[in-house]
Amino acid sequence: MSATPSGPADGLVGTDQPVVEAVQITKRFGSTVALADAGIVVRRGETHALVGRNGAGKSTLVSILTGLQAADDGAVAFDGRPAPPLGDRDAWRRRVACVYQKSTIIGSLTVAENLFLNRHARSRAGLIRWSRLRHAAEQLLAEWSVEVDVRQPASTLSVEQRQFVEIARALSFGARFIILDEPTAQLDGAGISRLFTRIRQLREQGVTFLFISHHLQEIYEICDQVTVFRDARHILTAPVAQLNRAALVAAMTGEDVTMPEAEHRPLPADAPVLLSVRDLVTASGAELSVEARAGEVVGVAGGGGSGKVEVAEAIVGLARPAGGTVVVDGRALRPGSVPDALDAGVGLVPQDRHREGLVPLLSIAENVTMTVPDRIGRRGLISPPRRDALARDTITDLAIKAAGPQVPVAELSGGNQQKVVMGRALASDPKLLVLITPTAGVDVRSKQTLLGVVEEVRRRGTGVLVVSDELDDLRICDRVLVMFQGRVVREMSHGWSDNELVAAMEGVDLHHV
Ligand SMILES: Nc1ncnc2c1ncn2[C@@H]1O[C@H](COP(=O)(O)OP(=O)(O)OP(=O)(O)O)[C@@H](O)[C@H]1O
Repeated sequence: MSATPSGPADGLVGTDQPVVEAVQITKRFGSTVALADAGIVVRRGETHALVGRNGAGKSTLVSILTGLQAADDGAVAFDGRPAPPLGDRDAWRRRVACVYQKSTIIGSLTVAENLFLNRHARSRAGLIRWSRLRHAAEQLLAEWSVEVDVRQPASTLSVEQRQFVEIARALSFGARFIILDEPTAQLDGAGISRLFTRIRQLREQGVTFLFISHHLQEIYEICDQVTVFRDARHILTAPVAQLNRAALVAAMTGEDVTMPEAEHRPLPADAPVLLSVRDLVTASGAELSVEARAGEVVGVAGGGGSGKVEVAEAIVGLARPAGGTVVVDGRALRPGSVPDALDAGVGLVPQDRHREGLVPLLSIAENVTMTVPDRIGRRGLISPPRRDALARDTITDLAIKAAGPQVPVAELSGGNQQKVVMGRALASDPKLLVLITPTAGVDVRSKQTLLGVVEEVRRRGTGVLVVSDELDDLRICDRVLVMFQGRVVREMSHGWSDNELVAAMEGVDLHHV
């Protein structure tokens, strides 16, 4: 194949047919029905949202729309023509691409190599023509206004740049239909606006998007149509403008959902201090001092680059701090040691469940009980019935959608995996719970469950530290420390307004403007 970007698929542009039409799709995994007679129609030029609770079947639909899996039943057509055979990857790539949350870019290769992987221009002797490759990559990125040096290793790209490079790569195969799977999950506010500007530009240039997100306000901002899936079924498709937020949530959940909020609840004067962080300095120079008492929920908020995640990771031992002390219930923690933090009574929900959270091939039961061997057996011998009983409680308490405790975590939807991480954090009855972006990728109803659990453990006297930029997460806090560029710039007590908090996270002081 040549290294020059090819045009749209097989002369398909210009028809009135939907870009994609999936009809009566059914997909089963063993006894789980992931899609039941579900479908979607996406028209040319629209930005179409696909929403639904965790486990509703969105990712399964994406895998069928991109030819990664075959449906058990039903049909997919692109521009009115039946989808290509599964094995013809090139034909699929000319029609559709998905940009996933997890990168499909190879970090050790340059951007140019990633763009034209296996499509290198070669000399007659079969040698790769590096200068041509680079030139083609530069041309491609220039065509779509992506400003990235194609010679840099892909590992040095920011999340935002990586997404743009993946979009350009999809376009270079000829696809004009792109699925974005939770594209804003790892972006800060400014990154999200740049992504939306890019989506609008590409739309003008004839690109159609299917946009998957749990952030409903984004759907109102960037999408024209919305399709809702619930329990493996298609519930509705409607213009976004005709569906208000309450109706959308009701379609997703089948009920009305209100998020928990902290009431004003003064702590008893004798509530012991469970967390005391003094003059903590991270490797990158972010600083924090904070205390949390028994029954208190303290938030640490901040946008991208605020240092909130770094300080949280230094507190729990995921990163080694450059200075300062962390004391949990009177015991000084060994810097940089997660086992020591767990041993001192910390329950942890880390930011990246793929990297630090779960072992995907192990069962829910094994993952939930991983850090509490003493609760499920004696002298190193694990009692499987006890382990399963504990896991069953977790499945019930957190409303995890799974057939039972033996299901491997890899088979759960993203939001349900996050609940397993929370289950594991709670399994040890922690004195202090540290939650880092705990509801990322979690649907509204599951968010309500997860945040509701925090309220319960707080009542039992656990101290909680919530590190997040999500207003829903922060609303359950008694007070919120706001970080900006590595420093705490504000402390907001109960009753803060969304505007005030967002402004503080952006580094704007509303009182002084
Ligand atoms: N490989 C698999 N094996 C077994 N079950 C699976 C597999 N993939 C998905 N499922 C099940 O199919 C159902 C639909 O899952 P899917 O991942 O499509 O949901 P989703 O809407 O994308 O959820 P989320 O928002 O959490 O990512 C879930 O019950 C899930 O557990």
